[in-house]
Amino acid sequence: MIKAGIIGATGYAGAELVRLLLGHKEVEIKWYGSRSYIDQKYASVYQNMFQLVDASCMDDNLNELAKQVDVIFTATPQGFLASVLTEEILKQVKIVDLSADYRIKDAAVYEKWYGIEHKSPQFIEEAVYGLCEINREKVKGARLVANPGCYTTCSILTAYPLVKEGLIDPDTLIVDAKSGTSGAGRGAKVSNLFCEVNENMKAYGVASHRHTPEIEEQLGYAAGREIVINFTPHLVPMNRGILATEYASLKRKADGSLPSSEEIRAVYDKYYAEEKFVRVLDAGVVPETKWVEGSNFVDINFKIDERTGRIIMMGALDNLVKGAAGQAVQNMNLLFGLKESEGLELVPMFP
Ligand SMILES: NC(=O)C1=CN([C@@H]2O[C@H](COP(=O)(O)OP(=O)(O)OC[C@H]3O[C@@H](n4cnc5c(N)ncnc54)[C@H](OP(=O)(O)O)[C@@H]3O)[C@@H](O)[C@H]2O)C=CC1
Ligand SMILES: CC(=O)N[C@@H](CCC(=O)OP(=O)(O)O)C(=O)O
Repeated sequence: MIKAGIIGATGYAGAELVRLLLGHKEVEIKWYGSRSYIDQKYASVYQNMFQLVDASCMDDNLNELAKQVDVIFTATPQGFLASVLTEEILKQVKIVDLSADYRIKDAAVYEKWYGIEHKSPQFIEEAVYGLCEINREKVKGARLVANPGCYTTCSILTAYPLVKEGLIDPDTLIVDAKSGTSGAGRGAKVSNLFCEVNENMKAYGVASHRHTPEIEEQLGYAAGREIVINFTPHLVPMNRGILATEYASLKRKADGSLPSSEEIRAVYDKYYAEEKFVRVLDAGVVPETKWVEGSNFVDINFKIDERTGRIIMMGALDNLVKGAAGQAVQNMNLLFGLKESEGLELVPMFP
């Protein structure tokens, strides 16, 4: 059995990790890390774990935890892992970090967009960006996996094949994304109160959201050059779910015509037909957050707008599963040579 520890087990992403790992037949959870609930029964923090988890919450001492487990998941705020990570820890244990500390390769870019100093930039280079469908082979040999987040996983996977194959002009890309409120975490904030969120919708982080450089970096690798995009997130009154609607100009062929829907579909199939967790939907069917809820699927589709010469790409996922804990388990499976879908064969729930 693989022994796992979770730092930040009392947050939303950590709690989803607990749910998924309890259903994983190769893993036992040894450490439920927390800050505010140390020594309290985990099941008293999350009553859905009543009679399923007997353990009490532990602290967030990574040095001690590294001696006891094979893998550590850090589901903690930005800056936490970077402030405690050492070579000694990485020699003992593999780490899957759900925060953004090691996602961006340029520490100066991280510091600018996150507004915090990066406390251990020496590990950035070796960290592997854990978008399994794209970096699968690199993840297998890693010590430190930077698990991509919800908006970025959805935004990148939705546009990736068309950027990679040069079918769209990536500098024209506009990502308009919506998130359920669990994306903001469990911490008390006025902006997340019921009366603020319910029956409401709003954009936030306009032209300044910290996921912008991450999407630009990853799609830039696919394009083979630096790109600049627009990314606008919105908060919507749902518990879970990300929907990304992405617009870009299609590149015209030598004769001035646009690629056909069949040609675009063939490109998506080239990248995703064999991918268990990416479902390219049938023509005319739009992705909906409801159809992926509780699962590790990303649903994707597209429509060409002949009038404007643009393509509209759409992606939907569950922010806590493929956008966080599910992807983290997928990465762990790769790290330990397990079946990639172990513990993740979750049927979406409905209604
Ligand atoms: N929510 C989501 O949909 C997604 C979240 N993520 C990322 O996962 C991470 C966790 O997010 P989320 O679960 O939403 O956040 P929450 O606010 O719900 O949980 C944060 C967790 O970290 C602990 N914690 C808080 N402050 C500290 C600290 N200074 N040092 C150590 N531990 C601390 C909390 O402990 P306690 O409960 O004891 O206060 C809690 O367990 C973030 O980096 C986020 O960006 C990534 C993808 C999606
Ligand atoms: C609704 C909401 O507030 N969402 C969060 C994204 C949470 C998340 O997934 O953060 P990472 O991808 O960086 O880990 C936000 O916009 O900051």
